[in-house]
Amino acid sequence: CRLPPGSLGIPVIGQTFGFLRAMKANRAEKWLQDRVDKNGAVSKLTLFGIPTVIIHGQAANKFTFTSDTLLSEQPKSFAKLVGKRNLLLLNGEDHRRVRGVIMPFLKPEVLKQYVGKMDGEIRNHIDVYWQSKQEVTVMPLMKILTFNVMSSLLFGLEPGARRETFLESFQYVLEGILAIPVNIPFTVFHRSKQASSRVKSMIIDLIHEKRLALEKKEVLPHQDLITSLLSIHGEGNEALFSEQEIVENVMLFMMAGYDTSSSLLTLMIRLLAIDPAVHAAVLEEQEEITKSKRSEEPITWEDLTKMKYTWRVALEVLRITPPVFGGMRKTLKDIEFGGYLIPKGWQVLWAANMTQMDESIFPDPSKFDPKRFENQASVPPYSFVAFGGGPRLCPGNEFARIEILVLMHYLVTGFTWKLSDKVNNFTRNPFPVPTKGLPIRIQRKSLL
Ligand code: HEM
Repeated sequence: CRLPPGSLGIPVIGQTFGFLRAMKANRAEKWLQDRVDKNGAVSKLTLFGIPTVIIHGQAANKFTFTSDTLLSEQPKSFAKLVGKRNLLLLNGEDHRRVRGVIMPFLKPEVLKQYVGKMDGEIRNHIDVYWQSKQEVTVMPLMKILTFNVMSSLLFGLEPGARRETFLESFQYVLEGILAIPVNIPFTVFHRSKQASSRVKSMIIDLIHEKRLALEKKEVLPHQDLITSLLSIHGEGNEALFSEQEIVENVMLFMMAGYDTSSSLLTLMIRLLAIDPAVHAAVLEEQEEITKSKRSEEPITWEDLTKMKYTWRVALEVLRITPPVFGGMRKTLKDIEFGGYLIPKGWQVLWAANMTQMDESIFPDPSKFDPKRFENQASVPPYSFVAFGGGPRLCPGNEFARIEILVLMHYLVTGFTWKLSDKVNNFTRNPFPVPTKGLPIRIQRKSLL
């Protein structure tokens, strides 16, 4: 087998800056497409210091997500800030074991019980940040909301000063993920590393409190994710998760759910402001639900199952603008794909858009059309990959679905909104960030 076509560019640097510039200008899809047009479906380049092969399409996605010769590859700073014992950095049997323990908590049957709590957090958010306002900036609010919802439901971290301190430190940790991982004073990474130590010690405090509460039988074993992980024991009654593993996975879940969910929520609010037909259809569906309820009665799991159209809109937003642009894997040994050799130690880059905007799979791909998801079975496997696929398929997708649907219910039934700014673009950092964070003018419906 021969190496794929394309140039590796200048050693180490290669095409990294061109790619990052394209991301920032929201042209990364075009940047990749230009390479495909020039070099064909499988090609090589250098990204972030390592020779990389870009592949796309259904077969390529299946290969990326399911081959056990490909390992999860993250920026070096991630392991330095979080550690190496979390789901994202584990592979093979270790990955299966940890995922097998965490997943039951995030399954619909369990999440069902938390819809009421989600409803409470979301109503509270709207009361505090939307109710009496004429203008709000969506992106920062969606981050606050997502953080609060995850803190409360997943980690049992209730509102108060501690939660605020946690959020502040957590944001510094995130800044370090894409920074150069050199720990010298006054650098972004240094500040991030210090914040990471604070976050870790706050999580350890939480673990100790929850362990005590469990021993005193003050909480149920499924109260939240931390309590669940503490409650799980092996056959010899030994704890299956060490304290360090719990800390790292709490950090990972927070990181993995934070920018992704808040960016999807922001993009949905933006879409509903600019597409009146979709807005009308979402509103109709949500008003039906309001009609079936007494006022102040919280949203239930049953209500969520009726929000089919609203969820299709979310899927279509995810198809056209996936919050996770793509990701990297690293080869464990020499492997072959599409007739080409990918040597050991090289990276493989998958990019969601390249398949999700393929007209042979999604005809007229730039058209926003939620009908595409009416019959989910008609969407070919590994062609809609906004949540990834295979053994690493996003474990938080159901959680995200509940947050999105409950929030959309209260926003469309309670408010109307318009974009404040004519400029309506976004950049990628790597998550989509709308211009100025998407300021909108809002009006409370009962006051209309
Ligand atoms: C709209 C929201 C979300 C999107 C678009 C999204 C997208 C993704 C994608 C594409 C992957 C796969 C990455 C890869 O294979 O390289 C992934 C993995 C992951 N997601 Fe999500 N995610 C979302 C929300 C969440 C939430 C709310 C949580 C936590 C509750 C979460 C936790 C995770 C974790 C822990 C992984 C790693 C799984 C593993 O390696 O086994 N995500 N997500």
